[in-house]
Amino acid sequence: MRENAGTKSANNTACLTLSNITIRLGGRMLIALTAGIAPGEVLTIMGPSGSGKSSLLAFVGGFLDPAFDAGGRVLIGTRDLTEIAANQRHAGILFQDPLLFPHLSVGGNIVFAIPAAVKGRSARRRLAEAALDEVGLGGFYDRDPDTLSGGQKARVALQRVLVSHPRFLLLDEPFSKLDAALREQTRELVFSKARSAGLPTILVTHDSADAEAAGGRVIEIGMEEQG
Ligand SMILES: Nc1ncnc2c1ncn2[C@@H]1O[C@H](COP(=O)(O)OP(=O)(O)OP(=O)(O)O)[C@@H](O)[C@H]1O
Repeated sequence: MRENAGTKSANNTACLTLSNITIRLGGRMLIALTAGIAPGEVLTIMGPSGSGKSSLLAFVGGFLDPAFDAGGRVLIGTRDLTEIAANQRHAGILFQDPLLFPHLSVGGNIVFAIPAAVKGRSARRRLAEAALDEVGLGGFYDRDPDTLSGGQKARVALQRVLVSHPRFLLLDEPFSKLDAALREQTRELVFSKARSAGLPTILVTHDSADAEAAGGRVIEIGMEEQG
């Protein structure tokens, strides 16, 4: 396996700052949070179903549904992202489902995410092949994503995010569909990549083993605290 082939983000020394974030739904306060997340740090958010964890990630990523009433600021370094469109925030997002494009090959999924500044088909292909190789999927470039196992899909989704050179990661239960052994392996891979790329990361999970493996602070949000 090659090391950091095309997926190591440059200049990721910026903190992600969540300043006085509030998210209300129908007048009810779901989230009230201030936190700073250092490069390579994973902040874990836990809480019961419906407590607003995914809504928090959506606010940070810039895609919160307007049905919510949200306030506060999101900064990466000194850059205020709050009014910036989702596709300009450079967030790397992983969901429960890897959401690979079924009409593209495995390699095509990765090439899709490589910044346009990388010119030339063969250069883009080489980067994608290297990114696959890096996670033990050398030779999978032309495969149909539907033929991959859950763990393999999760690794493709991770590399697709990393080749885009995100400034921070938002992880919404990305391990929850994997069986125990695979879950452990995949989360170690994700956290080690986040650390080595210096990416501030927010993890939403129901699983305390995920939180422990993340090794950072854990914030519990709960419906009982809201009024
Ligand atoms: N687009 C929307 N419009 C209105 N209400 C919504 C919308 N999306 C989510 N909600 C509601 O907002 C609340 C918070 O939802 P959210 O998905 O953020 O919770 P969660 O903590 O991530 O839950 P889970 O752990 O089940 O994923 C829930 O009551 C949900 O029904």
